[in-house]
Amino acid sequence: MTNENTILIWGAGAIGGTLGAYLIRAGEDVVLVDIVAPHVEAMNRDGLAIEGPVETFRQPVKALTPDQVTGRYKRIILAVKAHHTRDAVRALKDHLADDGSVLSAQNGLNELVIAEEIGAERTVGCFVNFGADWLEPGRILFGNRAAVAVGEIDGRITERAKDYHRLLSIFEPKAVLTDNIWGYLWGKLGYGALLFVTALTNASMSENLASEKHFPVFRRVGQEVMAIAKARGVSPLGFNGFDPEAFMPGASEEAARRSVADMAEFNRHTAKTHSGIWRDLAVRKRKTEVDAQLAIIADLGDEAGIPTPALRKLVGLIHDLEDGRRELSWSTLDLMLEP
Ligand SMILES: NC(=O)C1=CN([C@@H]2O[C@H](COP(=O)(O)OP(=O)(O)OC[C@H]3O[C@@H](n4cnc5c(N)ncnc54)[C@H](OP(=O)(O)O)[C@@H]3O)[C@@H](O)[C@H]2O)C=CC1
Ligand SMILES: CC(C)(CO)C(=O)C(=O)O
Repeated sequence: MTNENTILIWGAGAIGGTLGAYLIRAGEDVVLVDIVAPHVEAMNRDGLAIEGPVETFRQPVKALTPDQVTGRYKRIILAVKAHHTRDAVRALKDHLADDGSVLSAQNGLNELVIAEEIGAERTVGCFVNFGADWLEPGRILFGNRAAVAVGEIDGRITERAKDYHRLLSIFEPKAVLTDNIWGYLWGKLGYGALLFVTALTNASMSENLASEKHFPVFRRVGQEVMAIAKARGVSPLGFNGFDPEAFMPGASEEAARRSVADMAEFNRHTAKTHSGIWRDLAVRKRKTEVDAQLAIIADLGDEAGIPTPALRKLVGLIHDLEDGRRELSWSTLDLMLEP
């Protein structure tokens, strides 16, 4: 039987947990699903603690591991890391109603993978830029508010997109319902590529972005991503300091300088000082989303005949860090200055 009202949030870490706590607090019927059993136990036992400068509260929640989920649902919000998307969608597929949909609250082009698995007609796009860190079972830091957008992947404004927008607006009152979700997703790919650069050192995102010496690296990486977006006919959108036009072919150095400085300024005011990428490398000691987020852009560049030497080099350096061949340091970032 289809469960019309309950929303599953599949992946209840930093992003899924924060969204879930807000929706449940507002009275929505939400079940959190996560593969980390101690996290699920802690949430059921003590509630989910949201901490940090935005708001601090402990929310009673219902949480399950994937094997405990029964029934079929109309709305599932997916919030696993990009490289776990396919496995997660395969696991949730049997619990998705025929006329249900999955909303991707992730970084990357996950909508393409989700659509492959469950059909484009059951896939809804979403973009999130707020900052959160999973601290330990049952505890999440909500570091800062930031842009959120939702939209159908074919650009139509549908009733279900309006419904997801209503839900996301509970969490972020400025959430946007868009007919250009790919514009936001490619904007975030550009923003995210710059964050991968900041993850090469132990300094904060804003310290890295403010490094005059490394400005040419940020500009080159941003330019490669935006050139590919343009070649694919996407109109990338800007947010929270990132200005896609500043990295487009022919844009002035001054424009890129302004955008990188604006990103540094935006990230100076968050309690989440480092990106999720850095956190995976330095704190969680695990693989990052580099292949699912960055290598995929470089592959799309190959398809479009656009060279991506800076992106390829960055992917290689992140792999080196993942595999312990290099250390997080300014000298690792200096390697990006070499041709
Ligand atoms: N954190 C942030 O500030 C932001 C993150 N994002 C994006 O949001 C997405 C989610 O990131 P984030 O919340 O930080 O990641 P987290 O690692 O904090 O949360 C993901 C959770 O999903 C769990 N998980 C993994 N595979 C499955 C599965 N098959 N079924 C159920 N649960 C699973 C993870 O377990 P395990 O840890 O064992 O893998 C983890 O508990 C990413 O694409 C990220 O780039 C976007 C904007 C900001
Ligand atoms: C830093 C942030 C929140 C974007 O602002 C992010 O997307 C990440 O941690 O990867």
